[in-house]
Amino acid sequence: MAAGTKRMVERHVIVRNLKSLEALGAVTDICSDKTGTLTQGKMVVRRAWIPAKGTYSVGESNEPFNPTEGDLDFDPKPPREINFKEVEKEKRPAVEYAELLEDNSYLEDYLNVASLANLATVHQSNGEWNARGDPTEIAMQVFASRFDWNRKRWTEGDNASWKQVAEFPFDSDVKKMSVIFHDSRNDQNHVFTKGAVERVIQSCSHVRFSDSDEPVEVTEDFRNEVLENMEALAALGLRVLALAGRAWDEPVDVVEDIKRSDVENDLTFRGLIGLYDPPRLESADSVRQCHEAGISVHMLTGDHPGTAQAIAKEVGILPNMKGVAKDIADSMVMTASQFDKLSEDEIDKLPVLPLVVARCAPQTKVRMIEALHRRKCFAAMTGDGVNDSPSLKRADVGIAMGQAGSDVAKDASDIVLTDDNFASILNAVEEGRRMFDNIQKFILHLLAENIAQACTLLIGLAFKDSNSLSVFPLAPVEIIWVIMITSGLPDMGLGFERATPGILQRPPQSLKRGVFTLEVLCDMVVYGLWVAALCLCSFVLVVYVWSDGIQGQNCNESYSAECDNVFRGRATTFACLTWFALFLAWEMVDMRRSFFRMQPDSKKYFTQWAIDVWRNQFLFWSIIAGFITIFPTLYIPVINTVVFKHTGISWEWGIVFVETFLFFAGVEAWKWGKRVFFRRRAAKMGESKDDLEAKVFGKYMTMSREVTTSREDSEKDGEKVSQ
Ligand SMILES: Nc1ncnc2c1ncn2[C@@H]1O[C@H](COP(=O)(O)OP(=O)(O)OP(=O)(O)O)[C@@H](O)[C@H]1O
Ligand code: NA
Repeated sequence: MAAGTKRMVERHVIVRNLKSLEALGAVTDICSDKTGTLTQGKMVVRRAWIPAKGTYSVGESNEPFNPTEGDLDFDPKPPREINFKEVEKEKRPAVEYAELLEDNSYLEDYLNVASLANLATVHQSNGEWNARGDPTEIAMQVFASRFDWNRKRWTEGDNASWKQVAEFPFDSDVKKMSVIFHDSRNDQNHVFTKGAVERVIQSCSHVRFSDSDEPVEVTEDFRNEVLENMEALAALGLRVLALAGRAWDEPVDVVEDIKRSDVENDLTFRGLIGLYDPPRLESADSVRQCHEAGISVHMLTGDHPGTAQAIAKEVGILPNMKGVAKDIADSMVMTASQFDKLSEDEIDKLPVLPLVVARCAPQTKVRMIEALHRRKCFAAMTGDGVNDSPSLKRADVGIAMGQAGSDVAKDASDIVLTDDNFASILNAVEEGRRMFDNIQKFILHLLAENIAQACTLLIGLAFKDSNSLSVFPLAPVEIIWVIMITSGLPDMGLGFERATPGILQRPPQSLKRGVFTLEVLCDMVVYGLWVAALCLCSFVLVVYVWSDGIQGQNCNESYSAECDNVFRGRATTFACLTWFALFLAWEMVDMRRSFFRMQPDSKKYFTQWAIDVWRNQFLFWSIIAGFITIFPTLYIPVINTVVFKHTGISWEWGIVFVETFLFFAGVEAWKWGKRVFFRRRAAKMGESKDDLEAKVFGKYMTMSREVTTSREDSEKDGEKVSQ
C-alpha cells in the first residue's frame, strides 16, 4: 500500500486516507466542480456589452495575461442579435482601443467598474505579463488594461485619482463584490459593483442609453433584455457578470457603519462582461474514460445554467443536445434552486439524477451526495471552497484541490489532487481498482492453495498400509513449507502487480459484494480441485502404478527401505504442489486472460509472457526462490528423510514435468471457458464500444419520454431550467 501511495504522488494524487483507495475502486458517480477542475481556470474576457453602445469582442490569444495580444472587434448590436458563428467567419478589421475611448463616457464608466471593483493585479516585468488574484478578476483587469485602464494607473503614483474607501468582498452566497472609491479630481465617492447577473440586475434601478445623458429607470422589459443578452453569451460557454455603479453621497468616515445592502442598491447598470474559461484539453477524454469505466459524471457548479450546459457539452458530460427534446434537456440540467425545492421523496422519484446542477450552493452538494447514497451509489465529490467541507466529508471519497483549494477543504478530504485536474481522478480510480484486484488475486491464490492441500490430505486418507493406518501423501513440514515459503512470497508479490489492461473499461467493483465474487469462488474451487487431483495422481503413479503399493509400516514417522516408495511418492507430490503453487501465482496475474497473452495489443506473440513475468521483479524472484529451495529439501540427507519425510527422486521428475504441462493446460482451458462465457454474455446484453453514448445517456432519453407529462406540469409553474 505504501508503494502505491508513492506512485500516486507521481500521478498527482495525495492519498490522505488509505481506506479511501478501496472506495475509489468502487466509485460509480463523480460529482465535479467546473472551474479549474474541468476547465483550465485561466479566464479571458471574450465579450463585453454596453447597452448604449454595443458589443465588444476580443479575439483569441495564446497569452491570457497579455493585454496587448488579441484583436478587438466592435458591433453596435447587442449579443442576443448577433449570430456569433457567422461573425467569427467574417473577420472584420480590428478597431483601435484609443479610438473607442474617444468621447465615450459609457465605456469609461464600464471600465471603472471592471478595473476598480477588482483586487487582481496585472503587470509586466521583464517583458512577461504576470497576474495575481482570482481568475475572474484577473481576466477583467486584463480587459481593462487593453484600454490602458489598469487599476495601477488610477490608484498608484503621485497623481493617483482614485483611492479605495471601502470593500465588500465576494461571497459565493451573495455572488457580488462591491467597492467604494474616492475620486480626487472632483472630490466625489463612487460605488462599483460586479457579480452574478441575476443578482446585480436586481440591485439596479437605472441605466444609461445613448439618446440621453441622464440615466433612465430600469423597466422589467429591460431586465429581461439583459437576461436574454446574458443567455446569448452563456450559450457560448462564457461566464457572464454584470457591472454596475453610481455616485455615493453618504458619509464614509466610519466604514464599519456603511451597510452593504445600502451600497448594493439603486445602482446604474453599466453592462455585461463574458469570460471564457476553456476546458482542459484532457477533460473530454477523461469524461469519456469515466463513462467507459461505468462511472457517471455530474457537474455541480456555481455558474449560470447556460454557461454550465455549454461547458458540459464541450467536455461530454452532456450529449450533443441537437434534436434532444426540451424535457430531456431539463432532466439533465437543473438549477440548485430547482433541486433544493424538491423534497427527498421527490428526488428519489426522479428517474435519474441531473447531470448538471448550476448555481450550486454548498448545501446543494450535500443533498446531491445524499440522493446518490439513497440510490446505493458510491460517490466521489470534488471541492475547493471553505464551505465545501460538509459535502467532502459526506462523500465516499472527498477530493480536494491542491492548488486552488482551501486548507479547510483539504482537511475534510480523503485525497488531494496536486494539479487540480479532473483527469487525475482517473489515476486514483485506477489505483483503487488495482489494489482491489490484487487483493482479490492474493486471496484467490492463497485459498486455492489451501483447498488443494486440504483435498489432497483428505482424499489421501484412503491410502492405507497393511495395518489399515492411513499413509499421508504430504507430510506436515512439507505443508508448512509450501504455505510459508513457496506460496507466501508470491502471494505478497501479487500485491505489486500493475493494473491489468482494460481495468478502466469495466464496471466498478461492488464493495458490498467484496472480493468474493462468484467468479472468484468458482476459480478457487476449480483451481484447488485441479491441483489436488494432479497431486494425488502423482502419488498414486509413484506408489501404486510404478511400484508395488504400500508395504512398510509407520511410513508417516520414519524412513525405512520398505517405505522408500512412499517417501518418493511424497517427494513427487511435494514437488508438484510446490511448482503448481508457484505457477498458479503467475496465472493469477490476470484472472481471465491467458498467461501467454496477457497484453491483448502486444505483437510479441511468443515472448510477451516472458516480459510480463520479468516486470514484477518481486514476484519473479520469489517464484525463482521457491523453485530453487525445493532441491535442498529433497537431496540434503537427514533434512529430507527426517524433517520433510521424503527422499530424493529421479525418474519421478518426468511425472512432475508432464503434470506441470497438464496443470497449465487445465488452467488455460478454464480461463478460455470463462472468456467465452463473458464474451457471450456481453454480446447478449448488446454491449459494444460504439454505443457508449447510448449506454451512458440512454436512460435519460428513454426515461424522459415516459414522464413528459408530469414534468410539463411543473414547467407551468414558471420554472424554467436552462435557457
Ligand atoms: N470575484 C467575483 N466577484 C463578483 N462576482 C463573482 C466573482 N467570482 C464569481 N462571481 C460570480 O459568482 C458566481 C459563482 O461563483 P463561484 O466562485 O461561487 O462559482 P465557482 O465555485 O467558481 O464555480 P465552480 O463550482 O464551477 O468552480 C459566478 O458565476 C459569478 O457570477
Ligand atoms: Na469552485
